[in-house]
Amino acid sequence: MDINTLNEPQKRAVLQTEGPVLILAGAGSGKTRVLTHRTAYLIEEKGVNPYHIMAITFTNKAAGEMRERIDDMVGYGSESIWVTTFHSTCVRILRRFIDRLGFATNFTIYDADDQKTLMKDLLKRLNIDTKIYKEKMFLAAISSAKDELIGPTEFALNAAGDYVKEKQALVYREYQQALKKNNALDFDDLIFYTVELFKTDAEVLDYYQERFRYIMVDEYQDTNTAQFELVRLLAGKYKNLCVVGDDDQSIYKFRGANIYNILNFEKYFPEAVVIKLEQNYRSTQNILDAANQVIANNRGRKEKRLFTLNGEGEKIAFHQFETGYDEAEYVARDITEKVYKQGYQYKDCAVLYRTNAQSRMFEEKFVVSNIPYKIVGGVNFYARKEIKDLLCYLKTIDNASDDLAVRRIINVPKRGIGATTLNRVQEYAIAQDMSFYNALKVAEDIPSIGKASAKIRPFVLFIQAMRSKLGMISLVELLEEVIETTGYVKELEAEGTDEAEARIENIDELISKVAAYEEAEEQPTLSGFLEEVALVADIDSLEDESNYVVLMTLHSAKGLEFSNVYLAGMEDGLFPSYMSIMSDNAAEEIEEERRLAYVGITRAKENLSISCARQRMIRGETQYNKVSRFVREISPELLAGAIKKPKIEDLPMKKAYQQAKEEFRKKPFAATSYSTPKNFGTAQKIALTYGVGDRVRHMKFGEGSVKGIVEGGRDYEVTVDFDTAGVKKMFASFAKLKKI
Ligand SMILES: Nc1ncnc2c1ncn2[C@@H]1O[C@H](COP(=O)(O)OP(=O)(O)OP(=O)(O)O)[C@@H](O)[C@H]1O
Ligand SMILES: [Mg+2]
Repeated sequence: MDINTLNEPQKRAVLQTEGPVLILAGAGSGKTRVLTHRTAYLIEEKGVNPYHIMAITFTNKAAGEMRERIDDMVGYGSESIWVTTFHSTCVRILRRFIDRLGFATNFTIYDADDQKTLMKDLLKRLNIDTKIYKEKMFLAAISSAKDELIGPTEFALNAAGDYVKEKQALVYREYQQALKKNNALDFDDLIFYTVELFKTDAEVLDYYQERFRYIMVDEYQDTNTAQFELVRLLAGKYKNLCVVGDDDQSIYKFRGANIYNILNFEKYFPEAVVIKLEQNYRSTQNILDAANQVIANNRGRKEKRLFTLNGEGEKIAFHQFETGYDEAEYVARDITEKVYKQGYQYKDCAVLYRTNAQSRMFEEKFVVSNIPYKIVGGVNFYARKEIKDLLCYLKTIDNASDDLAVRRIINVPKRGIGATTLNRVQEYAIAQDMSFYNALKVAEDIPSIGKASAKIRPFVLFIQAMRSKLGMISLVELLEEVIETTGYVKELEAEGTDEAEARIENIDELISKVAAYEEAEEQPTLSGFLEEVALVADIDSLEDESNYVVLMTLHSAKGLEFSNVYLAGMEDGLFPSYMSIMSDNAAEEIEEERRLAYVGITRAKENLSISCARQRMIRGETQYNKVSRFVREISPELLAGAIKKPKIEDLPMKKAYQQAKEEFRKKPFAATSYSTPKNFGTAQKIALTYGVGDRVRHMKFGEGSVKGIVEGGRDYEVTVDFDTAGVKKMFASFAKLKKI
């Protein structure tokens, strides 16, 4: 490692190996780089055993990149450094010691889908009306409680006297019990239980404190209370803790990230050395200026100065399009030009957007333009039906204590086992306090199911047979045998549709993934593979060696950098979202969105393109949006392309009117059959019978509350927060809202 590749404050941060260190600095200033160099320095210059070092970061992708950089620098012994995410750190610890908390160490990890299924079942069992109390609401409440390290008992104490909270407390308790019965943990549990383990078992804590004498945390601004507590406990003995972060990039408040962790750091560790980095090495001056101008609109932030020696660079391209399709077309063309005329590669380009749904249009245009691309997020590979089915087979073979997994596949492919039979098995399992799978095993003894047990028997025998082969055959062979015996692929082949074909390809991909796992691991096990899969965050679908454009949400882009960045859908209502604009604490929510904009802008090294559309279909509704306030916060000198007011001819109602006139002129004699186009007639402003705050009913969307009314020239624009359909903005004369 050459320390002279670092600037002065970076050097100081690397050399300060002992005691707590807080590095607070803006985007692209080399925070992550400091951490990798520090690791190399500890080993090479300080003679620290790699075994005693741990580096924690936020996404698997970031951990992978960090691992690579460390491997390059350190060489021998680097594999014993723990370079991981919070979640995988906890999985590793819990796999070893969770039996001390009464779980079996081969626990299953539930993803969001599993959680939902479990919650649905639970609410049904508790007779809770999901029309009034949504499962999402319970899951969110439970998740935030866990982030704050509040367990079911404490939650119940705090809830006393509050009807909804008391209900949540009941559900929380039952939910935890159901998880425990299935020997399963959800993602938040991973952190929660590790902290609990450390707090209740001095021996385990001491073991890990001794092991991890040097701890580093990247993206510290996004840690929540539970994660902070985890780090604080781990570093409690040696106090060699170095955290790096940027308060302007804190974008996970909705997941409980706690900005006070930065402020509290100095409180918990009063001896902490604080280091600031001020030189940005990533972006051009124009990009940096734009980022700074935007973030300057947030109040109560720590003012930071960032400079760059990278030169002014290109201006920021700005384009406002008519529709999302036009926008996608432009991005496709521009990328093609960058690749064919300017010598960039596809992987130098990234399209960033606020919501996953925006990816579809880009995908369509990229397919026709022959642009290789990869969508990060959206339908995660592991969330696809066929992959989940096969994984549930593997889970059942590995650990049939997961009822959800067993129930998912008991009839897939169809075995002619009826719903009534399954319900009876379930009832029996509950009555006997056994797992669903164990109940299947003794199906013959369940009096109410009669002959149906004959259909269950082969399934149980099959699982037992596969189990007995564990360790004898490779995992690939195991998976292939599952596919063969169940006839899963055969059934798809028989279907013969394109969709079935795509599913078979995905299954092939799963087999490759199992093979890759077996190759990489010294001691591959089925549990090990399932554990790895459970932790794959969306971002992991990125493979570095391939050359493709990356499409992802702004949240997933944190910590990454690209030569060319396209920020798409920069419209008020989309980004910042209506949810934030309409929220009760809009000021705060919009500040969080603005930090997200800052993250987006600062991903760009050389070229930044910002675009938006005047009209956009969102969940089947056309919305007419203004240019995002975040774009308007950038001074016009930095932008190539002006922000124009839309011309009146371009307005949708005017267009519709003209179209109607046109049609009328063409078919003068068909006038009787002429029907008014949808957007026609807005010139007549109707008198409103409702006001902000009123409850209203819409024919399609049902009931909701009026959140805002804006008087336009021709019509009122009404924003309604529908109980089920979410927030919609609509013209009063079309919406025909009725006050209720
Ligand atoms: N002293 C330096 N000399 C040369 N290049 C540097 C130096 N410091 C950082 N860089 C480069 O600048 C870029 C940004 O660095 P890095 O990703 O570490 O920044 P960061 O502060 O972690 O950014 P973010 O806040 O976005 O996570 C990287 O390409 C890195 O290699
Ligand atoms: Mg970083």
